[in-house]
Amino acid sequence: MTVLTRIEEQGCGCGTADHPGDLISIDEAVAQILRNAGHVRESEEVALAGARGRTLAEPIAAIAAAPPFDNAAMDGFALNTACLVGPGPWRLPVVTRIPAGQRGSEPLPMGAAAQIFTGALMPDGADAVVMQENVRRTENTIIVSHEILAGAHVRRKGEDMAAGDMVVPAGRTLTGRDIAACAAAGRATVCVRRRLRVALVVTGDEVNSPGRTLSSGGIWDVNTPMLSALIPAPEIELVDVLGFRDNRAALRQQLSALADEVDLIVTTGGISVGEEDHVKPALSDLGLDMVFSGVAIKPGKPVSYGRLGQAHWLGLPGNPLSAFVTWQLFGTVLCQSLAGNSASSPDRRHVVLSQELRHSYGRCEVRLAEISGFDSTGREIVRFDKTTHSGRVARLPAADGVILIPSEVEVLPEGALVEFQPFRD
Ligand SMILES: Nc1nc2c(c(=O)[nH]1)N[C@H]1C(S)=C(S)[C@@H](COP(=O)(O)OP(=O)(O)OC[C@H]3O[C@@H](n4cnc5c(N)ncnc54)[C@H](O)[C@@H]3O)O[C@H]1N2
Ligand code: MOO
Repeated sequence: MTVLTRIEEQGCGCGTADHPGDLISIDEAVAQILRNAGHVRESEEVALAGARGRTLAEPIAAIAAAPPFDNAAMDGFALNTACLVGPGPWRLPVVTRIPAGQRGSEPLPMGAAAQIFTGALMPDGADAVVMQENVRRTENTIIVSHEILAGAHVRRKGEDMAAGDMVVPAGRTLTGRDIAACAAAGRATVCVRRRLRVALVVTGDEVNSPGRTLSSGGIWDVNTPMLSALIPAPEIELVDVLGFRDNRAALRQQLSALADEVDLIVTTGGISVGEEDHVKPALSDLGLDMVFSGVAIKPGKPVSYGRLGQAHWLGLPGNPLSAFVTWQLFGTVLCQSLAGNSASSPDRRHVVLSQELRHSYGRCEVRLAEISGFDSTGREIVRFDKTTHSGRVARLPAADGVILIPSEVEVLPEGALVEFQPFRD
């Protein structure tokens, strides 16, 4: 496959194109979220074993050296290599036995060996371990027939961590790998940011809960199950899931109550320009401080973000694919930032197009794509849909993420590089 074009610009390119009205680019929207979303102040101490996915509020330093003492890396015999002089083989008496966990042992006399087990404390006077498979053993002696280097099969005190070494920085969302390092650093608990409190509000007179009989003019509610599944995480508690009718006064009352209870209100629907779109008017009545209202993105153009008192508001469009994509692009970044994660920028990489791509000049399009393999130089190849339909979700299960098609692009050849953002399930 020949690569013809490289897109040099970072981000989606929306910012450089003439898009309608006051719409901002995807990257500008992410930047505005990061500028406006501080993190929750409160923190709590939690057991290390239950801390996966929580965001570290304080750095973790090693309480003591790891390993805490010189110890054997193999089952075998500890000896001092200085006694292996002249031509071998060498016969050494086995004078003691040191299992792992034994507190200490007598110093090893020069010319003698100690039977030792993996993890056991090295005796003073020994500088190497020879594996049991590499000696001949008689009842109480061993015969060593090849040279042993000083330090062989010995794990040195502090070779993994010195006391006081920084092991995991603050602001990191803890993984199983971090937890392993914290445990080796001697920590039983860690100080993490408290969980975010999030409310989901799904609006629309036409939406029907799955499982009921579909009303005339009604559609199945996709956004409630979809976002109820996507939002919760170890650092995020979905405290309320509410369905509201398209009524400004009722919305005003409920949103006002929620703003006092949660850190973030996520709404879907009701944010476009129609007379039945009541979310923005209701929030405006309540004194919403709008940060942005609309992004030059397809799908998801009406996505909006603002502050309502102490709470944050993210307005996702009603169309389910638009809601899914805008949650992936903006909601995840907002939550990571609020949770105190210091690495909350989007996770993107360049991939190679499997075929020619066509796009209508205008908004930056985020089109469903799946990684289909690798080219001869090891770069990932993506297959992608021909078009984007904001109300269709049947293709979502096969998609691994989206490709970002810059607004000014009309055709890209097979082999061109484009940005790809993977979905977080
Ligand atoms: N005159 C204009 N009309 C529209 C514009 C525009 O710029 N001018 N923008 C269009 C775009 S783009 C989008 S996206 C939608 C977004 O509108 P809203 O966020 O106000 O969403 P609704 O109107 O409430 O719903 C849109 C669509 O999605 C369906 N929907 C809503 N909720 C659900 C749900 N929970 N599950 C499944 N489907 C849902 C709803 O029935 C509508 O079909 O506005 C365009 N209009
Ligand atoms: O921006 Mo809308 O989400 O295309 O349908």
